Parts: sequence; structure tokens; C-alpha cells
Amino acid sequence: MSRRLHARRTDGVDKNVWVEFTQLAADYKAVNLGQGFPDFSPPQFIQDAFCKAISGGPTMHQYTRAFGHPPLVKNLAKFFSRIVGHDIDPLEDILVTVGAYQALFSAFQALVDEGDEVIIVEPFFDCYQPMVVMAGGKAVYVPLRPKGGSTVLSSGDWVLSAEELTSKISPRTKAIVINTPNNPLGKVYKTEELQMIADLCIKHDLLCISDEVYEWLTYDGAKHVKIASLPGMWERTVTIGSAGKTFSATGWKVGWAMGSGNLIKHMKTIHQNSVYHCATAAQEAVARGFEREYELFGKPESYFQQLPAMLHHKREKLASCLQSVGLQPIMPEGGYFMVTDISSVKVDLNDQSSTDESHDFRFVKWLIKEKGLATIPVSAFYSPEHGKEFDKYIRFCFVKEDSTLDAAENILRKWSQQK
Ligand SMILES: Cc1ncc(COP(=O)(O)O)c(CNOCC(=O)O)c1O
Repeated sequence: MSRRLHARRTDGVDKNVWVEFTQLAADYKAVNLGQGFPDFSPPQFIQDAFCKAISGGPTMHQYTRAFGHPPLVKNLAKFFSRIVGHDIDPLEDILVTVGAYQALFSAFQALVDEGDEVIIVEPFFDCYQPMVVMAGGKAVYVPLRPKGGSTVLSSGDWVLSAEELTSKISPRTKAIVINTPNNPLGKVYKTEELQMIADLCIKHDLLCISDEVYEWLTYDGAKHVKIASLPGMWERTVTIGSAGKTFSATGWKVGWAMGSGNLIKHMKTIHQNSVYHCATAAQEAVARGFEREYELFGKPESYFQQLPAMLHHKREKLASCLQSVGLQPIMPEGGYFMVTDISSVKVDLNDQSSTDESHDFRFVKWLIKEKGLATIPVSAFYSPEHGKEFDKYIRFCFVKEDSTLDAAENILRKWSQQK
């Protein structure tokens, strides 16, 4: 065909770090601490709920309400009204989506117009940039930066400069995207940091897209705060959630967007003209999960207490493994991931890839091919303009069976003894 085949909106957004590195990890049968998913099953109560749903009669196998299965939106509204301090309307203020990915896509498609600018705080979950571009918007970047002077030991030492953020706001700015707890750093934004962002959103009449998929996974006393709960923010915030990350069931792909009906109604327009509907039985199971967690909220039997406790142990296990081989991890306050600085690691990359690739990309490929351990390069979570400044880190996922973490530790120890 001589005429142009693909739409211009796909230009420049064809590469995807997950496709590339997941394939490489599989090709080399590497121990996979790369992509963020548990290698263990969801809790028994929600597996049982899924099985019960599947044998729950014909309606569980057919279409349910397009914008969200009624029991699920009802239980989400009831559960989160108590948290966000706002009486959430299950039918107006919630859209159930195919994972948080589709909630993000619907938000950008519905709320970002041609020429709008969207401020993305770096490092960022990589899909934000292509989604902004495909909506016709322009991504503008502001990096979190390590606090000057102090040895950077924690994700909390990476901060957002109010001056730098303010300097990026223009008359064309439509929204600010934040992710807390953050992927890949694990930063959990403090109330005062969110208040600074909220003040700017209100002053400049901006929207906030707040990706909170790791909301239950905080450690060492870090507290997750929903920016939508701050005064004046409910009306201008879309909060993104994920059942995959909430219940360790990433393959179910159930997510949601929550916010004022004035915002959600436009996302429903995108949803009804694209995906239209999410898996009924999976939604039914997640509805039962939130019903249970509502009753057990704050109690030791709650999964939202048990999962972070289990992951805290895995976080400590991975950190001591990295330190034992001379790496200095940045301790995550939350989430699934741990980032470590590799600038002290001297290896002959024996040209794992084209030398125009960033150092962390070449290092990760070397680690997979030569040592059989998969991680993710952190410059994949940065814009091209800032990627060079932050190309000395790699990301490990610690939400894995202890046996997987042990296998990774054996590889790192063996390598360290050979050095
Ligand atoms: C911040 C963030 N938002 C959204 C999502 C997507 O959530 P869902 O799976 O519900 O679509 C993810 C899932 N990330 O998993 C890939 C990785 O970083 O290794 C995520 O990290």
C-alpha cells in the first residue's frame, strides 16, 4: 500500500519497556525481578469469591452494567467514602475499567485536548507519556530530585521542588499527574507535599490525575494520603485504583477511576466507545473482596494489613541482599519496587547493545544475558530530557516468593565473589 498506513498518533510511542524486557527475561530464563507482578497467588478469600462467581449462574457469564458491576461500584463507594471523607455516588463518581491502565487511558483521552500540557512528575510509570501524546497533549516534566547533601537512603529523600513545578505551569497546562506510592522509587508523598500540589492546582485551575494503585503498600510508618481528600481537590481529581495491586491479582485486570461525576462522565464516554465493559465475574469477586475488607478495616485479619506486613519482610530481605554485594538501595517507603544506584559497579558490558543506549539499559541487558537476573532500567521512567541525568539506577521488584528472592541473592553473591 503506497499511502500512509498508521495514524500519526502512534508515531514515537511504539517502543515499550515491558514488551522488550519481559521478552528478554523469558528468552534467557532469567530470575525475574523485573515486571511488577507477584509470583504468588491472590489470597484464598478472593480466589474463592472468583470461583463462587463463576458458578454463580448465567448472569455471571454475561454483560453487567457497562460503567461497573453494581455490587462493585456500591462496595467501592462505601469503602472509599470513609477514606476520602466524601460521600461517593456509586453510579456517578466511579468508572470500573480494565485495570488501572484503562482508567489512565480514559482519563487522558477524556480530559486532555489537542495542545493541552500535562505535567508529569518524574520518575513516572511509563505509560503516562504515550497516553498524553495519543490524546493530542504535550507532556511537560518535573523530576523528583535527591535532597542535596544527605546521603540518599530513602525514597523520602527525593523531593519535588515547588519552584521547579511552578515554573512548568503555563496557560496551556491542563493537569498534573502524580503517582503515590511511586513506581519505581517507592516515594509516599507527605501531606505537605500534596498540599503544595493541591494549592497550585486550585490557584491555576488544574486537574490532578492521581495514580494510587499501591495505596495499601506502605512501610515503616509511611502514611498514604489521597490528594482528593484535601480541601477543594475532590472536584478536580481523578483517583486511579487497581484490584490487581490491591489483591495481588494483576491478571484479573480490574481497575477503577474515582472522582467527581463531572469528570467521570467524560471518561464514561471514552469507555462506552472503546472497551465498554469489564469481566463480570472478576468484578463480582473484587466486590466481595471490598465487602470483606470493609468489615475488617484496620484489623489484623485485613488483607490490607497482612500484605504490607509480608512485603515489608521481602523489602528488608532484598535490601540486605543488595547491601551484602556492595549496592546501596534507596529504601522505598511504599509500593512494589526498590531502586539501587549502579554507578559503583564496574563491568565490561562487552557491548550488550548499541552504545547509543543509556548505561542502565545496557547494564540491565548484561545482567539478564550474562547473570540471568532480570531488573528494569530506571531511565525508562524518565523523559528523554532527564533520562541522561538519571541513568545510573536499576529497579528490582520484591513482590516475589522468598525462593525467587533467594535465587536472585545467589546470583548476586556468586557475581560479587567473582569480582
Ligand atoms: C503506577 C502504576 N499504575 C498503573 C499500573 C497498571 O495497573 P493495572 O495492572 O491495574 O492496569 C501499574 C502496574 N505496573 O506494573 C508494571 C511495572 O511497573 O512493572 C503501575 O505501576
